[in-house]
Amino acid sequence: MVLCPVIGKLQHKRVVLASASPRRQEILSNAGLRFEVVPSRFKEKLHKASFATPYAYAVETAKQKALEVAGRMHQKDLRAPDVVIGADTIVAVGAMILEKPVDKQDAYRMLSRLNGKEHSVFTGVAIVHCCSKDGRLDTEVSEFYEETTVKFSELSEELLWEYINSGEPMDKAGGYGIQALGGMLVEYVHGDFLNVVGFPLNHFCKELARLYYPPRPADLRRVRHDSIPAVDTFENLSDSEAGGADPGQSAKGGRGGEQADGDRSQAPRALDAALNGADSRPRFPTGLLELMDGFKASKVLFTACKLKLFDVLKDQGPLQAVDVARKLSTCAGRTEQLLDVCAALGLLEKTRRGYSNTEVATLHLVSDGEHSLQGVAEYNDAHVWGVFTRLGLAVREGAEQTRGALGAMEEERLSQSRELTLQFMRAKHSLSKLTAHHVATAFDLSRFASACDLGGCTGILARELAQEYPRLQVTVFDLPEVTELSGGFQRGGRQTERIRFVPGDFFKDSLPEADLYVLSRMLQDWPDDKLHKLLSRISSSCKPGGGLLVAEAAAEEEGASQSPRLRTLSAGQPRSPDEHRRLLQRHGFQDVRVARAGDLLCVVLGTRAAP
Ligand SMILES: Cc1cn([C@H]2C[C@H](O)[C@@H](COP(=O)(O)OP(=O)(O)OP(=O)(O)O)O2)c(=O)[nH]c1=O
Repeated sequence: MVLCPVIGKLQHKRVVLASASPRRQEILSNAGLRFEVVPSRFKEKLHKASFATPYAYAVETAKQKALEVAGRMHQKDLRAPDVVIGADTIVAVGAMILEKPVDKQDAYRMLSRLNGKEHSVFTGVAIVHCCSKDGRLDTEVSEFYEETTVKFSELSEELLWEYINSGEPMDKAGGYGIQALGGMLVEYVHGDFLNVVGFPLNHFCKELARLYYPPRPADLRRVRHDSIPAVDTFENLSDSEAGGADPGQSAKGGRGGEQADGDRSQAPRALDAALNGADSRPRFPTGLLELMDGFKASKVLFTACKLKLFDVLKDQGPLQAVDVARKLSTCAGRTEQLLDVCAALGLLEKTRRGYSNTEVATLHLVSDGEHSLQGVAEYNDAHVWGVFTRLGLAVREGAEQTRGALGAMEEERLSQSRELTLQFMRAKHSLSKLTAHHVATAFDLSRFASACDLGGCTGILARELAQEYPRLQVTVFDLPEVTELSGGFQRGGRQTERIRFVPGDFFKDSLPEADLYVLSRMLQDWPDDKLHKLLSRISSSCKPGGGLLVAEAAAEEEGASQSPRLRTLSAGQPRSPDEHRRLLQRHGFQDVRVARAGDLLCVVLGTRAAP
């Protein structure tokens, strides 16, 4: 998203909005900013006459609001937030400043002044960067303002009073709310609409860009445009432009709106590049760096799952970090860090009331949830992590071990402990739950009386098939150590009567008889020799007219939204529909049809031709 790099700069910081204004909260959270709300207790009583301009008053009030919150939070927690944002909106008619009306008469006086005329709405904004040094609060303030011109129509007394009696004017500067009923009073607006509503989002983003991506000296020499970057150029800005600059440093001395305007002559690289044509420097490799750091995010997720963090928050959240630490018997400081990273990864929500699960965590990371993926996290942490740490060795020493995680998992589990087999089964069980219905319903399979799910593990797909096709008898064929443990995953229910588990190895033992053979997420994990061996065994067991149903990861060119990370779990590249068709045809299946199943899978059905 275009704004992400700028708003994202605040993602790993503790950001506080020092405002009770619901409009400001909405504007900022709609922009994707994560923040806590701590309304300021600063009384808006600065001496207006001592300010040269109305906007200087708004900027100073915004600054005092933010500093009050930073100071109070620092005193209370002995730790200030990283960034505090304060804002103040005023209406100005000439030199006269109108704030929120104190009563209806006051609202009437204000609205009468605005009636039929143009006025200015100023919002002053202060971004305060905080840090604690030797127990003392250190702040660096960056401030700016935005002006919007609004013109009211000629309004009758009756209409004014009707509006005042609606109650809307009371908590709004100038006594009106342009975003609601007050919009009917307005003839035109010049400038940023959101500025009138209480927060100049566009200018805020530009200010963040200025703070976090200051122009490099080389850029300053190439300056040729009197502007700061438009919002849509943020996409091209990157950390490389930050040049290691500390946002605080660039904010030092508290740049005022006018001072910030002065900086506008320093066009940053993105704009400069756009103006001057091609830039010889390479784009900043954000994706690559994310890839390099990806393992950290995975490990955070695994650790949170292992600690049962999401379970605790599900039952007792929202909770403050100290309470989470107490419940998990963990170190409070480190727990808070873990919670903050989880919040930054979108797994948790952080508010004043504490941390709570986001929707995705509630759905997939709570251990007893219907769609829980805890099993996958657990298995990846306990096993796949280890497999991948040996990847270098595997690549150097043998092709077999480089078949990708699932292949390696499959292989290793054969020789591993019962606990590992259980972990593997839990992982496969939860993944199959997500896809089983799609696989079972991708084609009408009602012509088959019996089916055999090869490597069917806990029988999730078998269950779905039995549920979907009331006549179908289903066999789950899997290794003895798997079928032995599969009982623990059964939920009972009528369709289980039509499901049986048969132990065996599909590479060695004869396959159970069936009209339809099913291979779900199997083929991609095997090297070619084993894949063809398996398909040829199925082909020999399948009667003419019988079927083979294959479900595999979908290939990207079919428009799959599958993430590269998921694909790397498999050995090979996903096959295209044509490749699937050829593969099944090669093993004696005809009328091969291909369908998409959900976001992840492609399902293929072939009919065994007469030999
Ligand atoms: C002109 C105008 C103002 N307003 C609002 C924005 C602000 O919330 C309010 C101006 O008062 P402010 O003092 O800027 O803000 P506030 O009191 O709501 O919150 P806090 O002091 O805690 O930050 O008026 C509208 O919602 N619509 C409008 O059209």
